[in-house]
Amino acid sequence: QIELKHGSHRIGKRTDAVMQKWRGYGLGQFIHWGLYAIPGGEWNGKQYNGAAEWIRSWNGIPKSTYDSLIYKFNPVNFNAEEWAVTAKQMGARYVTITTKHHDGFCLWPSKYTRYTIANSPWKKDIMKPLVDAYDKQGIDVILYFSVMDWNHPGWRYDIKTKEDSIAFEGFKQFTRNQLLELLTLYPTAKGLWFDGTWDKSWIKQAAFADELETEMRKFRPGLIIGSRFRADENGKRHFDSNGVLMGDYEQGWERKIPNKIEDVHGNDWDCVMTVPENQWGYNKAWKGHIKTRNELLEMTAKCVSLGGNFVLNFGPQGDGAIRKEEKQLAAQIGDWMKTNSEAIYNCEYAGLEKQDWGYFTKKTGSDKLYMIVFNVPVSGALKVKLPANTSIGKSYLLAQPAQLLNAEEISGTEYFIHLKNTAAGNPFVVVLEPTAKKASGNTYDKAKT
Ligand SMILES: C[C@@H]1N[C@@H](c2nc3ccccc3[nH]2)[C@H](O)[C@@H]1O
Repeated sequence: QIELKHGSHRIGKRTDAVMQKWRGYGLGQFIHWGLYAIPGGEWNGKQYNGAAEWIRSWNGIPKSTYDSLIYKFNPVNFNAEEWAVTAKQMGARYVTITTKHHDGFCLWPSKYTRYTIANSPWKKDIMKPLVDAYDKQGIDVILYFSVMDWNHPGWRYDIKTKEDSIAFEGFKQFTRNQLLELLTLYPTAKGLWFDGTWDKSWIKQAAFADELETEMRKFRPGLIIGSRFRADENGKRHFDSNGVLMGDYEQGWERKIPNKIEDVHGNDWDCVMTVPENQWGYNKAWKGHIKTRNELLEMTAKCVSLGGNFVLNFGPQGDGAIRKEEKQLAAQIGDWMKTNSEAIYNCEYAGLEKQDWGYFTKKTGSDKLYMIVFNVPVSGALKVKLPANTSIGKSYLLAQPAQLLNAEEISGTEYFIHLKNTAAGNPFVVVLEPTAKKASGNTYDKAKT
């Protein structure tokens, strides 16, 4: 055990109601929107190969030219209500929205910099209508904030000289001011999703960041902050020098999903995922492998089956409209969620052995189990291994609860659920209502192996 002043301040999951609600969200929406949506991954007819929201870092564009995009930001088709309704139809229970990405452009009229929406042709606050529209749909809002800010003169990748440290002191105050400003302007926001915290300059600010996190939590009791915000005094991020998670949930699952329960170390976590391979901001070229509805449903089921939330990214266009491909996906996912969200919302890791046909989830606070089936075996029989002294009381398709399924007991704890017929190509949910097993069977036989 290493003595730490700025490591984790809590062991184990938060148990308060705000975090319990977060834990049960299951499915969320990420929104990446800002000046980068105007070029959309392309400049002077040439495609930028990186992620569209990183185009400023491309040597294909002079930085000042990119920064002048502020004078072009006039999203005439922006409609906060439409975005929130799209998320509602998808079945998202929370949304994480970029207030400021790495380029430093603020979607709110910050008092602490001129590089904000107030000095664009649009002029008006973007965050307020968004927060209000999502609140109205009953979708909780998390504010994404990039600490790294390429526009601010005080930003440094590392602190090497006296000048660096003087400049970065100013940058730290600026960052604190903006964060308290966001919490003041948007009091219904449930949390902050920090990004751009991997550079040495910020990693060296363990004490400052720890104090700032404490100050924000005091300013907004219940505030949810992930593991990506700060490093401990030894530069350890996400997990401190004793291997204890920093913050309220693990934020390391960016475009990747844990494979087994051991990978999440008993913590809360969310996975944030792009529809294309690696594009968060709008990219004109809808290129490479575009994840299908079934792929995204399987990712959602896998995350919930391992105790996490799945957060799917949308990159609205520069004019403020959501692209048709993303609207279609939201509708297709929502269509499935309409029938099956009971297996996703307020569910958790079931603690059962993973089977090839798909994923188990368990309703929090109940024994009810869900089998989210993606791969029906040729036998049509779905294997289930239950804990000892448990048997299957009832099993049925969530979509047809009146039609009981035949659960054949193979051995003391193993069953086959025999499917009648299932529409191929569509993931579906089998509900298991377990009951306590009457004590039977002689233990002597079992000892004979
Ligand atoms: C949630 C995602 N995090 C940002 C990001 N920048 C990275 C630089 C290097 C490696 C991973 C990165 N993720 C992406 O631009 C997006 O905002």
